[in-house]
Amino acid sequence: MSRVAAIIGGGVIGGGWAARFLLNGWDVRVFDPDPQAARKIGEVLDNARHALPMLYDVALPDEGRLSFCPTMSETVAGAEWIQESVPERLALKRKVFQTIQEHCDPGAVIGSSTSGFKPSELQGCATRAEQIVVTHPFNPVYLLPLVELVTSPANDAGLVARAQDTLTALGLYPLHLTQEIDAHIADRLLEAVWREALWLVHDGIATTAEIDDAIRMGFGLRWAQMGLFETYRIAGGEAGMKHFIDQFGPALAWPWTKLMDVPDMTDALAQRIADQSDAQSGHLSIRQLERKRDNNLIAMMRALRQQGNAAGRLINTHNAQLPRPAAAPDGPLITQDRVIPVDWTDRNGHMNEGRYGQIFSDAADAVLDRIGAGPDYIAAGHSYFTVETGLRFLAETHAGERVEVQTRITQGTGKKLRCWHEMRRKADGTRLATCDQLMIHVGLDTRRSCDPRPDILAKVEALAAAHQRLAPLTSG
Ligand SMILES: NC(=O)C1=CN([C@@H]2O[C@H](COP(=O)(O)OP(=O)(O)OC[C@H]3O[C@@H](n4cnc5c(N)ncnc54)[C@H](O)[C@@H]3O)[C@@H](O)[C@H]2O)C=CC1
Ligand SMILES: C[N+](C)(C)CC(=O)CC(=O)[O-]
Repeated sequence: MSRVAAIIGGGVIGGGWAARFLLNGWDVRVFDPDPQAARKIGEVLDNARHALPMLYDVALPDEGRLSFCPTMSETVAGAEWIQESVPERLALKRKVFQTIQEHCDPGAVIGSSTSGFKPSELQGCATRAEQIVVTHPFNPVYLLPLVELVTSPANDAGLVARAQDTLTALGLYPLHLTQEIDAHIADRLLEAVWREALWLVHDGIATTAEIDDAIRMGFGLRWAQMGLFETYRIAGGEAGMKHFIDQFGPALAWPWTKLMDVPDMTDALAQRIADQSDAQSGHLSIRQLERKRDNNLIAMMRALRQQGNAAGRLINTHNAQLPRPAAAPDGPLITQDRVIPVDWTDRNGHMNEGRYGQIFSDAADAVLDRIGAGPDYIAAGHSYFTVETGLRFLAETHAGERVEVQTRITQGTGKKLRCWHEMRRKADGTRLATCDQLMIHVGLDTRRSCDPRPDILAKVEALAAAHQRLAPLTSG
């Protein structure tokens, strides 16, 4: 049975949470009095469906069911997780928690998306304070992993542990703050940058576009992969962090920043920011900007996956935990079931020919894992090398499409392992490409061909014999 999440408030953030749960297979119920809520969530969901699956090398679970409820009581009844994302007003949030707690399961996690309130403030008028935690996400919630999980002494330890497990299983990174503080950690940092940026516009020193360039051409790139302290450690050179502090610490006392002052947000300043922002990005709709942002985020996080660093390491772990495709026992192997990521496409707007080599190579790895010739076998000094491939491109493949590769072993004798891979579009079964691949068994000490271990060969022969009995291949 599907797990159920209740989303209270389905705006920018509630919509992102709904998408995160749905795409991880949860059923989602939404309560939002805005008559436009279903349309808005639908649009966020379209973006999320386009983006999130591209992060992974295996398909996500089947999407859960989305429903909209007319009352909060129906929304939360029986839900395992309740995520509050109503506007940032303490009185409103407390009232919402009271209604939620009248109708929800006392064991359910109630997470608040609040950007600034402390859990003890939210728990103030609650019937069961122990149930309410802050789970502060980052926009877009369906792509960015960080969730600040902020708890107070009133929280139940078991519930907090469950909250951490659930967030992790959703591919999120719960950063647990056990000391509550206004605006948590990340928003304190963001607010400091935001404050300085407002001053720069207010004082006519920089435009919104120039400030954005100053971030994205430089330190923004550093932050995504090493954060602040690790970056500055390197900036201290061989002498390291201590030297960095000695050198730059005194600068904090110089008038480099406006520190805690905030410019008066007059109508004139607000208009100046809005006009500059229109000049910078007004040619794109919000949904187009979101697509651009999401594609960039996917490409960057996939690059971090390749390096196994920062958010990439987290996504690799989640990727490894996703269920692998299962084949019918008497059918071909299902060696790939995945979505084509945006960084696999080329200037013709379709999957680049080099990536077909990649997907069939990944399919071959799945075959090798299946016969026991995976990483352990390689570590023991044996492997298979590809010596020949014949590729055919039969139809265009585009970013965001889910594809499946079916593989048959067409020769499994001695050193030779020959595979026939077919890649099909999941939505309609269209055959997109085929690959005839010959691999030869090698000894990694000599880098020359040799016979496989008998147990490996026995598995190859058994699979080859089973695949011989399959219905002949069709050209459809
Ligand atoms: N927008 C952002 O970048 C981020 C916002 N947050 C936090 O998320 C929360 C929501 O913010 P946004 O999604 O940006 O606001 P939003 O204005 O986009 O959405 C709020 C939604 O709540 C609905 N709503 C109002 N009263 C309600 C009620 N009584 N019951 C159910 N729904 C109700 C509104 O109709 C609206 O759809 C806030 O606490 C905010 O601090 C957290 C992270 C980032
Ligand atoms: C502007 N904000 C304070 C609502 C931002 C956040 O809370 C997190 C984010 O997504 O930047």
